[in-house]
Amino acid sequence: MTRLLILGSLGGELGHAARIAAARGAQLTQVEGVTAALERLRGAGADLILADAAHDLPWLLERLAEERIATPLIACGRNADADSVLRAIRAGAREFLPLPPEAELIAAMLQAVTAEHEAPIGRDAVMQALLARAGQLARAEASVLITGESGTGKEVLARHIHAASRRARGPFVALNCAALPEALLESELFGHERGAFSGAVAARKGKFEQADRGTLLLDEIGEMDVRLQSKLLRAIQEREVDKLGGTQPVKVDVRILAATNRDLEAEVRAGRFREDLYFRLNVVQLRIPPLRERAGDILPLAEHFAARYAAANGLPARPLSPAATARLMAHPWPGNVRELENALHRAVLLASGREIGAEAIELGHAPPASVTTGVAPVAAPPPADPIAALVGRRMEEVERELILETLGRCLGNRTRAAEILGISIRTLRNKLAEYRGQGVAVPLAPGQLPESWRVA
Ligand SMILES: Nc1ncnc2c1ncn2[C@@H]1O[C@H](COP(=O)(O)OP(=O)(O)OP(=O)(O)O)[C@@H](O)[C@H]1O
Repeated sequence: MTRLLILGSLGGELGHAARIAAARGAQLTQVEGVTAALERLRGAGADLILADAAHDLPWLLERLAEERIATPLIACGRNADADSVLRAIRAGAREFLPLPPEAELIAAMLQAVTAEHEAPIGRDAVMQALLARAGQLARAEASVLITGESGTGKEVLARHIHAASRRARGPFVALNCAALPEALLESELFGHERGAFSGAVAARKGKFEQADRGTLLLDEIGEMDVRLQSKLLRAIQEREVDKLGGTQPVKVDVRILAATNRDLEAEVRAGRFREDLYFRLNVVQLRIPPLRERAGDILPLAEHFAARYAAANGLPARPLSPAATARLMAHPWPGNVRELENALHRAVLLASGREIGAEAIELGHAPPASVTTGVAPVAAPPPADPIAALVGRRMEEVERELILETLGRCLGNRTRAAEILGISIRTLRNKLAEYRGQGVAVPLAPGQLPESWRVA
């Protein structure tokens, strides 16, 4: 269940947005000021913030960055608030939601944040068997270890297990253990009291406490330092956590799911992973096969992503041409579903005819930096060098792709895309006009076409 934090009311219009979100299954909390919002985020946490742009959002966003609270914030307001919206976006708000809200926009937002109502797609027999097994396991309380190469859908499967479990009404909280250095990871997991270390400006709940009565996914568990592994084992066994700088252990009721793309057994043998923790986590193991071992999933996934990115960019839904289909089927997909998703996202933006043709399917790109974890997976092949992959291509073509990709990721927001690209908005507009002239689909600006909304 998505935990939505609403900041402010905007004369009831945010309340309307909240009701739409609640009808879609989100769990709501409303606060009146930025300080209260910060307190809430330090405590129970949230998955998404919808905030009235009239509040001091830059202040809040600055605190969140300082305290590494990664909850995305969406500024809401009437179009007339252009100045405060721009300020908020510059300060780090993800996007601007024009009010009064549209039900589809809210749905798209919630989905982009959590992908929660989306059951994993799996038509191949291997995947069907895996999903059936996951469904069975979901109702038990046992820990599940999900293994598979990078991008195979480990997090998607974990959410699916949570959604089908008795804890479905409780929170689903995910933590990437590879993303933080050890000391920070410890406070992220177990929380800290004010002043526990320099920079601990206020007390904060850890992910364990945030996931109370729900599910905690420990992603990339194989990257966790051995010392922290002991603390984790204790927390799991005793069902309580010791906050940094705290005096009393705190009771927690959490189901643990762990995911890794490493061979954990080999890590145990090499002395890098505690055997007792491995047995605790690995009560049941679900291995997601790489995409190349479940060819029956390639087309259903491709069609799903083509439809999703067309809708998100306000473009017509187009079928894949037979040649495009053949190209997709022939590719080995070293980056798995994530690579396929990126390829289809690009294809939707580049395709110009009535179908998505083979020429729009560009393969062999490294995944965009924002979706990699920065840690080289052991089981997966090394990622392609992004610069080397460009050699042999025309400058003009690479530039076009970069511009369209950036614009797509900014939900069609020209100002923001131009800022990121380091070009003037006039240059960007001229380029887009040029591309349109070449028959290339260009994402529309969100203000003009609200259905082009998407949270990147
Ligand atoms: N079966 C599926 N159905 C729909 N979408 C999927 C499926 N599997 C993966 N995806 C999509 O592919 C992308 C990668 O999935 P996910 O993040 O779950 O992979 P992962 O194995 O956890 O990757 P990593 O090891 O890099 O963390 C996501 O955008 C996800 O929505």
